[in-house]
Amino acid sequence: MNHISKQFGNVTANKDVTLSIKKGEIHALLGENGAGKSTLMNILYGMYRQTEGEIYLDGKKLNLSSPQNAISNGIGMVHQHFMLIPAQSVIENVVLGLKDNKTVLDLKSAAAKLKKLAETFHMEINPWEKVSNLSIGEQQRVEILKALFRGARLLILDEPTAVLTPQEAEALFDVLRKLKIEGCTIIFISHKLKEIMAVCDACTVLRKGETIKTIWVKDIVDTRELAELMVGKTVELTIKKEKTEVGKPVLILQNVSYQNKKKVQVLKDISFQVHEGEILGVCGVDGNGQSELIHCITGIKQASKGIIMINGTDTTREKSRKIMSRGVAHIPEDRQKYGIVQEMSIKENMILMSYLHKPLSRFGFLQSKNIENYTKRICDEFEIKAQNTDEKIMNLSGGNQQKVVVGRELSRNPKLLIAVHPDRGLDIGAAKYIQREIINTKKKGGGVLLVSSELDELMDLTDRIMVIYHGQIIETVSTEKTSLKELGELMMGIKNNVEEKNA
Ligand SMILES: Nc1ncnc2c1ncn2[C@@H]1O[C@H](COP(=O)(O)OP(=O)(O)OP(=O)(O)O)[C@@H](O)[C@H]1O
Repeated sequence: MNHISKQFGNVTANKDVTLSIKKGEIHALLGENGAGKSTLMNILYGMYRQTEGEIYLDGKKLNLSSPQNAISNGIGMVHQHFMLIPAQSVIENVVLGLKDNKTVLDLKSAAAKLKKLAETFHMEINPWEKVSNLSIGEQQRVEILKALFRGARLLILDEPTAVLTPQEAEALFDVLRKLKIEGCTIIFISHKLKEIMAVCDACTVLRKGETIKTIWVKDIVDTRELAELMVGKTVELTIKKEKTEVGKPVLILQNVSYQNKKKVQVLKDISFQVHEGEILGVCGVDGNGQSELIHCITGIKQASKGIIMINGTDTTREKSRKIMSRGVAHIPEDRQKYGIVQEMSIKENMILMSYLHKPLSRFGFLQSKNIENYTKRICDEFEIKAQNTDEKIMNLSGGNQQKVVVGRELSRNPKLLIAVHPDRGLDIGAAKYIQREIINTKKKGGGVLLVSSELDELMDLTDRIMVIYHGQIIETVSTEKTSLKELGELMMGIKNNVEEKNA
């Protein structure tokens, strides 16, 4: 990509960017939130047209007018925000728009082909499952398979591991290495510096829309060097965990079970407490009931059995808004679905939970000046990069959208914070900032329930860690006394012989 520039109105997303990638290379794109990585890749995928510059693939100049055009040139892309149709099955989504679709679709043989492809890359997927029934991790897998199914030779992955468990991420890296051996080229956007070091050959760093440097990964000394290249200054990567006084319980679950629409018992007899001044972690392989557990606590779903108490009140049958008004903040797993309203402005999104309260509203009238000041303060504090507070949230980069959700929720000084993958999609500087803010919530006397697939993060932040496996809490360990190895074994159901007990 030669001298690429892209303007969105007054915003310069890319400025004279040059990116050169060799065939068979796994090449990382790194940069702070809003640095212009997704825009550059959307240009390469034909979704946006560059304002200036040229693109060459195998020496041939490309004039990309649409994603179809890019796909026919062997370019595939997996986006941060999935592009799947929820009401359709996996296989319907995969074949959608393919040129060789006959009048009558031969879904059966396409499904068999997909299954084989999935097995080759160790990805478990049921081609006939409806996409709306899939977890985020599974939807991500469908997206990757969809691109591979279309014969992508140059595969662009926009933060592919943000939604994967560490085990799934490892499996994905094996896939990428296999693809590389077969001559595929991969562009890999990631904020996870360790991953870049583990899987990529080279790394191009973008800052404020411009190329800063391309380096060979083997020449990088450590992750700190990468972080500093990205931000342009020293980044504080250490987190200080502080001991706090543990108070009364803010969240109590007693024998909570949940049965889904298909009558599957997804949560079984769950009991635990989160106290003031404590961070309780939840770890487990994705799809073991974490989402349903959080949905039951936050009122998105209703528990089939058991009692949920928040700050001494029985909230088992309460609706989300009521629960949130009880001093509960929620950073959801799926911000697109439960965190933001895409069509609304930053300002409107920022006050979604508090527009009825003083000083944002008085005598039933919104106080626009106060709302503006409130939003600006949070944007400054969380370094949300936007033109102004009236900008539609859908125009922000993924990481900046996440910062809006996190900033909004943490600014409500919650008594109970429920945080699910809070730093997903955030650059390392922002992630560390938010981790410190979560510790601050506990220091101020709040209780935190933290769901994360990053074991390092759980070890850094929590006081205790609860392991969920097949919808049950199989063990709760003190963070001080556990190890990554023990957690890994518990997550897989190896320790405690959970499999045998269940049998
Ligand atoms: N459709 C759009 N309209 C207006 N501005 C946009 C649009 N898409 C992106 N931008 C702006 O362009 C800049 C670069 O955004 P981009 O999504 O490329 O960043 P990024 O490096 O991928 O960030 P992240 O790590 O948070 O995903 C941001 O300031 C963003 O607000």
